Amino acid sequence: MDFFALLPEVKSKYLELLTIQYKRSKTTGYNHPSQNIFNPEEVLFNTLGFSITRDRSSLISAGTGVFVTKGFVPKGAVVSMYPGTIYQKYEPIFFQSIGNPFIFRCIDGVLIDGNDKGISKAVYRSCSKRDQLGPFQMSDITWLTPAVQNPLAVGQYVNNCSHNKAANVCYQEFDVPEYFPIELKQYLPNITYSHDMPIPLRCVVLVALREIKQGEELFSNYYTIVN
Ligand SMILES: C[S@@+](CC[C@H](N)C(=O)[O-])C[C@H]1O[C@@H](n2cnc3c(N)ncnc32)[C@H](O)[C@@H]1O
Repeated sequence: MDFFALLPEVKSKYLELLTIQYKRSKTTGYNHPSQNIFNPEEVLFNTLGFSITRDRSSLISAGTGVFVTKGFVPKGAVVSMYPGTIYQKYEPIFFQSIGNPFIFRCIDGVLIDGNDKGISKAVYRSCSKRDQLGPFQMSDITWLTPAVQNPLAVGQYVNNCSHNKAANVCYQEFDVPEYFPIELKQYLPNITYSHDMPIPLRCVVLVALREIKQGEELFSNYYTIVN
């Protein structure tokens, strides 16, 4: 709603959404316009037909993993996103990398630090604030908090496949195109470390290799190289 007040041309794209919100506020008797009445998990399930969450891994001593909690994921669907700060291969990451198992290396050497604790968390927050345009968030920081806006942003918790747990997801890297809608940037869980040079934002999503049923844990292959 904040976006709509400041960018009326964006509002015209979402008239249907506004009508639904208006109808729901009438039935619930609550009509504060900026109140988010859509629960992100509900939106995910209603839109994509599944929801995911973090829980104790089915592998002994693998810590936390990511599970399909409701519905099923069809083959080829985007099932998760890898959140974090994006470092070009020449940018310093030494201190952030110490004891950090959440660093994803893209094929071209770009790194994503998906650690939601310590110095990594502070760096992500700092870069997000730096890039904010007035009230407009250019990235999602809620994956660092208990109240998430984008429930897909847990891909850094997906565990590696093993002998009896084959990979059911793979990584897909891409650069966000320049024409990506500004009002949706608040849901992208990635931010560039440095903004000296105008470079596209790198994102990594996890794609289902087969249908994944309710209750199944997601497993990727940490060492896959795609030529
Ligand atoms: C990117 S993190 C994944 C999230 C992690 N499970 C956690 O709880 O924070 C990678 C770490 O998870 C653990 N891990 C991932 N796959 C595993 C597996 N197949 N078996 C045992 N540990 C695993 C290892 O400790 C690895 O360094």
